[in-house]
Amino acid sequence: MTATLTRAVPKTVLEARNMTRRFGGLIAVNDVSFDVREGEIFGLIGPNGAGKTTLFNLMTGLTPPSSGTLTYEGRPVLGLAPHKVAALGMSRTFQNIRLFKALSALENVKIAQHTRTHAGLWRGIFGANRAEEAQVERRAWELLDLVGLSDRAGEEAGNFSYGDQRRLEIARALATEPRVLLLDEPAAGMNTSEKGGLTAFIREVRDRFDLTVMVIEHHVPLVMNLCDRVAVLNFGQLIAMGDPASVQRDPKVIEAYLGGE
Ligand SMILES: Nc1ncnc2c1ncn2[C@@H]1O[C@H](COP(=O)(O)OP(=O)(O)OP(=O)(O)O)[C@@H](O)[C@H]1O
Repeated sequence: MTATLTRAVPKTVLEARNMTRRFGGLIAVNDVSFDVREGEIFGLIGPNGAGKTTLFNLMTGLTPPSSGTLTYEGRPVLGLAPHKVAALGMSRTFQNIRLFKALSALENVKIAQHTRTHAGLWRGIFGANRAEEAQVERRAWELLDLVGLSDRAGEEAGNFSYGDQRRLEIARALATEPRVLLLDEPAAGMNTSEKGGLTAFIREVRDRFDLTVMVIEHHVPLVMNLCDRVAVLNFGQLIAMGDPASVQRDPKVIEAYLGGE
């Protein structure tokens, strides 16, 4: 008798294989391979200069790869222009916040909605028709509401605290209707109470928008609480990958961090 127990195996959405990026003699990302499963929160940690941001830059079209492949739901990603990566369904935030600081929070989110395609970007700059504009405005309010900033929609983004700027960045990233969200150090610059609320906030965003999330983060307690799996980079190489507790115990990881002190 064969008893079959079927358990839903989450689908792989991102498949990175042998991703490499050289800058002259320096190998910033060295032969990195990993899979990210649908719906998971996948952490990327490692000492300063380990190659984390370069990996995100490769994944989102900001830096061309030296070699390797990345597929998103089977479609090749590496080498595409950033707006094409966004149009595929992958959106990101930046370590150094990239908001239009002199524009209001609402305007920041409205502009982001137009960046899904080049044509959309031109419409964003030169104006869409009234019905489209009303739709864009409605959606921008919804997103601001979701990140808890709708009561400050008219304020200049540059006046916001770090925490609120990072929330606004996430609203902007969500404006392109991604399926994969890449967050580069979302807790950087946040105060303790802002950091405290971030885990629940990222989970809520993941659940509400049915997202897969990749997150680079230095704040170890946050990573350990938030992530389903964690990958560790050191000098461009992937030295460990697994659930947070086993990664934290891994001697190679301990040594990489202690060696970086
Ligand atoms: N455009 C570039 N030209 C030359 N070297 C670069 C470039 N971008 C990154 N690097 C180098 O690649 C290595 C990896 O940098 P990267 O910013 O990806 O690391 P990181 O893990 O994100 O670091 P941090 O945690 O400090 O942000 C570093 O040695 C960095 O100096």
